[in-house]
Amino acid sequence: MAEPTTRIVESDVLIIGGGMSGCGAAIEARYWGGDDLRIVMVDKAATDRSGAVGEGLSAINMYMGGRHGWNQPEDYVEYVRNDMMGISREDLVYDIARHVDSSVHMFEEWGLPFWYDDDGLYVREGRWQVMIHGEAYKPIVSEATKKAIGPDNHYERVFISHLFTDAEDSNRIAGAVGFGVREDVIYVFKARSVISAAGGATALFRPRSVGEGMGRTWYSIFDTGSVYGLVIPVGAEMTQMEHRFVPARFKDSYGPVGAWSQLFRADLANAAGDNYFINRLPELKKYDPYGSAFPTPTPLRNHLLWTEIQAGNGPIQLKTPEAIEALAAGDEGRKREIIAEAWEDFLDMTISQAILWAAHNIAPEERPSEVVLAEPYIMGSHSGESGAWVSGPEDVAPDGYHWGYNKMTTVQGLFAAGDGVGACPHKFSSGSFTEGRLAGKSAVIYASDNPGQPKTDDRQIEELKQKVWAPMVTFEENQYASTNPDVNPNYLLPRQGLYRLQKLMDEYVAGVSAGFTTNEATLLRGLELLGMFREDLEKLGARNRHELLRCHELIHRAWVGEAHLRHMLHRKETRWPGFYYRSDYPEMDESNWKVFVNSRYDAEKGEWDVFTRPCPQVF
Ligand SMILES: Cc1cc2nc3c(=O)[nH]c(=O)nc-3n(C[C@H](O)[C@H](O)[C@H](O)COP(=O)(O)OP(=O)(O)OC[C@H]3O[C@@H](n4cnc5c(N)ncnc54)[C@H](O)[C@@H]3O)c2cc1C
Repeated sequence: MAEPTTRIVESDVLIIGGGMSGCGAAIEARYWGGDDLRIVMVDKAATDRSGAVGEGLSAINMYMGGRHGWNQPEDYVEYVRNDMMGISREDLVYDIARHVDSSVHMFEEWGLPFWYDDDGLYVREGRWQVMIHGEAYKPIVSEATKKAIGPDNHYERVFISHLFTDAEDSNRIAGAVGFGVREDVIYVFKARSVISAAGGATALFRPRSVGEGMGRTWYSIFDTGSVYGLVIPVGAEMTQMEHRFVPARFKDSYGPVGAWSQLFRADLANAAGDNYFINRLPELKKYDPYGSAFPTPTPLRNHLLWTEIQAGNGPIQLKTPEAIEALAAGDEGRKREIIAEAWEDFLDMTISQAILWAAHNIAPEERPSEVVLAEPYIMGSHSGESGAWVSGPEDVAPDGYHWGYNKMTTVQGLFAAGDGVGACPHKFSSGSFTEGRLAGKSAVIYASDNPGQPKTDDRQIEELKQKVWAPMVTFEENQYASTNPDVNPNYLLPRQGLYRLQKLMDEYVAGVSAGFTTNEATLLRGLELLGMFREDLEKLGARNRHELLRCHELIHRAWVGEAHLRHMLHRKETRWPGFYYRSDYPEMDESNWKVFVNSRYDAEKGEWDVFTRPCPQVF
């Protein structure tokens, strides 16, 4: 085993994650910080193709169209409030909505190709979405970011595993530790302010795609829970970690259904060809005011789909041939265009869907496609709202929800953006980039207001460095205790650990095989098993740096899993049927539980505190 060398990097603002929010943060921080501050951005992969936009997208999902009078930011707040069934930080949502259009116009300036109609306006997929030819969306955003911060401040293929705090103030951030995934180097990044922008959590639950389909997933494979696994251990308050997103997607390839349902207006039907959604709509009355609202909130749409499958009326299929016929209205040229657009939707965004269509002999104009509920994902930028509890903007934050710097967590100098910010969902790519910009500006202000470098504790950093490399050492020391390195009494390989965590989350924490259902006794048993699992994580072994990366991703996922479970245990209601059901509290309880569930981990005591905070309506 090679001994790693240590590289120390001094910075003023450190951005962890070079995805949409990280790029937004870097560009804005550089703009406001100028040459006076050193802005450093670190990604565990290659920024050009990393993160949830790495494989491209076919639409920008958050755009107000303010210059055309299409929507106002307040309209967006109302939309998000309804989709989250009452619970969102309206100040945070509004803050992004009032700035997001400028980000979208920046993408256009940088060369992102949009779809235009005959009047030269963006083609709208739905009320908030505009269509793009987005295969190269991420390289375009990445190029602008790299230009802004310069090559010396851009670290790729460096995985950040831990944050560290000021030697004299454990509630002030001081930097981060990580390692090179392609070189034997441990990095120590010292910083006055840090922005956590490392994406949501994929593959926490046993996926539907197992065996030959292993690795196929809806949300980004780059997003392995770091955005939570980094900030929880240093004591950042978290919010809505019980929330999750269960996407209804094309079966087995996770192809998104947005363009099909909104642009092409395709309907879902059960095995008999009936529109179960319309037939079952009256069942949603009991979730009023959300059940009768338009559009129907995402979890309630899922709930109807799930109920229909449970009733034995599946498979549920998206009627693509009928949608194409209706749109083409007998015009063969238009029909060919629509078919090309349908393929492009996936070739721009989820190539595996196009491959699956080809492999299954599906021409969307001839055969419908099956839709199912995928496994849960923990995230804060799409239709999920898990993340850190951050300060709101001074002018609109409710009393007590602004503490000095917009987007700062409860740890001084530690900011969050994108999937990392809780209770502020439906940001998508453009909103995440915008939230990153807002966090970048605030982090610069914080760094300027606090010019002295935080004090670092060499012993703390030494301990972290040992933790980073520990799986390599464990393997090195124990590898000859068995003849087959896959089976060893003294260590656990990361893949084995991942299977164990996914099984636990699936069975005890309302995954697919548990019918998205759990109760207190099941969660408590899950917590017990998770405690044992976390003890065993001390024995992770890595045969090489790639497995070392997988080990630390797994450790971050375990933090996310525990936070998710503890929050679910705390919320005694079923607020989002279709995302998960508490069989012991099967109803939505608007009078007691229209509140945020928050938590804080105390590292010194090794204890969690889970509590609620009020959820005021601001607009
Ligand atoms: C299939 C799919 C379809 C989508 N469809 C749309 C759509 O049509 N329209 C739309 O607007 N949005 C869409 N989105 C959502 C959008 O992509 C996300 O909301 C957005 O990218 C989130 O931004 P983020 O910065 O939080 O995370 P990401 O953009 O995912 O970035 C996270 C970054 O952090 C890095 N990272 C992770 N861990 C570490 C670590 N420990 N150390 C260093 N770096 C780390 C990753 O490599 C990655 O670059 C879609 C997403 C997916 C996956």
